Amino acid sequence: MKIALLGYGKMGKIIEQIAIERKHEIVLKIELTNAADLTVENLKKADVAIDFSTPATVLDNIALCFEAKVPVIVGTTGWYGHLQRIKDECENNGRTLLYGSNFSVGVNVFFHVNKVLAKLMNNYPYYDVQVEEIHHTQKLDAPSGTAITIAEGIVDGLDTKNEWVNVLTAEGAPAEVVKPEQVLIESLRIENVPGTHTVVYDSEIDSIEFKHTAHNRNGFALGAVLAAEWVQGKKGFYSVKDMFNFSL
Ligand SMILES: NC(=O)C1=CN([C@@H]2O[C@H](COP(=O)(O)OP(=O)(O)OC[C@H]3O[C@@H](n4cnc5c(N)ncnc54)[C@H](OP(=O)(O)O)[C@@H]3O)[C@@H](O)[C@H]2O)C=CC1
Ligand SMILES: O=C(O)C1=N[C@H](C(=O)O)C[C@H](O)C1
Repeated sequence: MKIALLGYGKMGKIIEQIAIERKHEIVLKIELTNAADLTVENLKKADVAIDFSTPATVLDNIALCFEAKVPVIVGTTGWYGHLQRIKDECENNGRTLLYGSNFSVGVNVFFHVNKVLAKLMNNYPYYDVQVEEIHHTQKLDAPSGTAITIAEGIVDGLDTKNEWVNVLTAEGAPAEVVKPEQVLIESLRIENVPGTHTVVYDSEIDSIEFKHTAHNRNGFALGAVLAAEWVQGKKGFYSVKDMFNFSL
């Protein structure tokens, strides 16, 4: 496959390595300094685009991919308020987009089990739940896209919760007071952390902690390349969940 990389930062560079190992060819690499090369004409040279750029640039990049009629895999987070519009555009105009807040297998297993756990915990209302996420200090968005997906899974499954709220906090800060119907997402920024997510169910008696720790970015990058392979020949709007089959 010929791949256009939209965003050539921490993720873009690892995706390039994995794509080459899997015998793909990188035909376009876009970062801030050569953003003028991101044209419909150049995009048409690719079979697929993979966007790991910034919350500020991702929507323009998606629009260009749609104009070039190139399927696009979107790993960039921090734009999910626009999801419905992008989904409609995709479906109304026959475009192809697959997005995911997290492309790693481990986190997608975590998403699935998190939903099952939330449903189970309806039987034990004396536990309250909270989500914690830790990322490196260069991260532009808070909460992480992954934490949003986790919190949405809890809101879907747990009858007592109907929305999430976010607090970007310093290590050791006092716990925030939230409304009983809200899921608190606590965001911490610590140097060099690739991504750690924990769901905590807490009661007076005990705590249950469910945690995913990324040791590096390789799982995210491999998942994005697998998504680019998976989407070939498909049309429409997909999430990374469509790529995995977790039925037992
Ligand atoms: N879904 C998932 O599994 C994962 C998602 N992410 C998300 O991916 C995104 C990128 O993460 P990361 O690689 O760590 O971030 P980086 O800051 O390392 O990289 C972002 C890149 O985007 C480039 N850029 C700036 N403007 C444009 C533009 N107009 N078009 C294309 N690229 C542009 C930057 O260029 P320059 O360096 O010149 O400024 C940089 O190369 C984030 O939103 C992050 O949350 C991250 C990991 C996993
Ligand atoms: O910015 C990052 O680094 C990451 N972003 C994604 C997110 O916002 O969830 C995925 C991963 O946790 C790393």
